[in-house]
Formats: sequence, C-alpha cells, structure tokens
Amino acid sequence: MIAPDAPFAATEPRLGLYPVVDSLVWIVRLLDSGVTTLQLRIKDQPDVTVEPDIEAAILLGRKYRARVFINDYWSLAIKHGAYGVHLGQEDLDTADLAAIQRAGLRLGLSTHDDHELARAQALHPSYIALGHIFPTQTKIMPSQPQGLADLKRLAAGLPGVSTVAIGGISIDRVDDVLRCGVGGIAVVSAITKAADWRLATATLLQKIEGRGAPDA
Ligand SMILES: Cc1ncc(COP(=O)(O)OP(=O)(O)O)c(N)n1
Ligand SMILES: Cc1nc(C(=O)O)sc1CCOP(=O)(O)O
Ligand SMILES: [Mg+2]
Repeated sequence: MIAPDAPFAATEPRLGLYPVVDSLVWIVRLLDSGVTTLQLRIKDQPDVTVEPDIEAAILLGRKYRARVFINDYWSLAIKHGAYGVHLGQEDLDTADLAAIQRAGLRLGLSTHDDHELARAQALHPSYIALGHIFPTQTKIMPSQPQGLADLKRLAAGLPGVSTVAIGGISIDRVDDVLRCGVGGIAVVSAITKAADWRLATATLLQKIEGRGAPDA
C-alpha cells in the first residue's frame, strides 16, 4: 500500500522537452545535445536483456545531471537508483507503487481520458502525462486522440501538477500545445524520425524551453 495522500517525490513543475527513446544510443545523443528530461522506453524484453542499458542510462543521467525516467521496468529502476519511472494504467495493477515511493523515485503516469486522469490524480504522482493529443504512428492506441481543446481543459484542471502532453506532437504543433498550459512535451518521432535529428532537437529545445543546445 502507498501512504494515502502522500505525494511521490517531486519533479520539475515544467519538464520542458521530453524525448522518449528506445536505445542507449539515443540517450547519449540527446544528453550531448543538451536535453535534460528523457525517457528510456524499451518494450517487452526480459529484465536480464534490458538491465545493462537501463543501468547505463541511469548512470548517464546522473553524470549529465539530467532527469532520466525508465518506462515499465520499475524494479530495475529502483535497483539502480533511477531519477524516475514512467508507468501506464495497466502497470498500476501490478507495479509495487509503495516500493517506488519508498525508494524516492519520481513517478510519471499515463492518462488517456477523464477516468484515467482521476485514477492517476488519486495517486499523487510526480507528473501526469496527457495523451494522445494527435494521431500517432508510433504506437497503436486503443483510445481516440484527445485534441487541443481537451488538453487545455485538462491542464487547467491540474493547477500545481506537473503535466506532460504526448502523442503526435510534431514541431509545427508545439506552439499550439504549449498554449494549452502544459509544462512538458513528450515526443518520439519528431526527433527519432526527423531528417536531421540534431536540428529537430535544437528547434524543439528553443521552442519549448527557450534555449539552445550547449556549445560542442
Ligand atoms: C511521457 C509518457 N507518456 C505516456 C507514455 C505511455 O506509457 P504507457 O501507457 O505505459 O505505454 P508504453 O509507453 O509503455 O507503451 C509514455 N511512455 N511516456
Ligand atoms: C509511447 C506513447 N504513449 C502515448 C500515450 O498517449 O500514452 S502516445 C505515444 C507515442 C508518441 O510518439 P510520437 O511522438 O511519435 O507520436
Ligand atoms: Mg508502460
């Protein structure tokens, strides 16, 4: 059991640009490009297969003073002292939330509608992800896109909560998403499928956080 009404460890109120990537190669590239919030999202592998990359990503996050969230593999994240974990609604049925809380890891939760949002809010996570905002090619979604009007309504209903928008957010949609009042924007394909990922990352950092990449 998690302590009722006890919040998970706090994260930044505004997480800024939040790339979600599936390999250590991308983690290194993006840390070197000045990204400070990241997620390692490797799907459906045995723990023994992913543990070396998860440990390395956590150590790199510490070295670069960046916030590296581990998707799904919450017990490995605890074992190696990650900054944080990202979990979906299905994970909530099986993950040991009390262990995550005791270990002081930050917790991000996915939500896709008002019902999931209410469930997430009751757990007082470190941030709440609101998705998917637009159609996405990256993941098969059972839900419908929430769109900008709902994003604005949902963000307005979460004062004091760190929020992240995800799903189909391309560079040209970032300004509209920011106007909805979220503090973080999570992207996969806007960076990993960009013709020039360095330019895409620099453009996103500038638009979302108002800063450039560090000097090479
Ligand atoms: C920032 C962020 N938001 C949502 C998700 C989706 O997580 P989940 O619902 O657990 O689905 P998978 O990513 O595991 O397929 C996310 N990873 N990151
Ligand atoms: C992993 C993931 N989770 C989502 C959610 O809504 O929970 S949308 C998504 C994929 C986001 O990829 P892209 O930026 O390429 O659309
Ligand atoms: Mg998940």
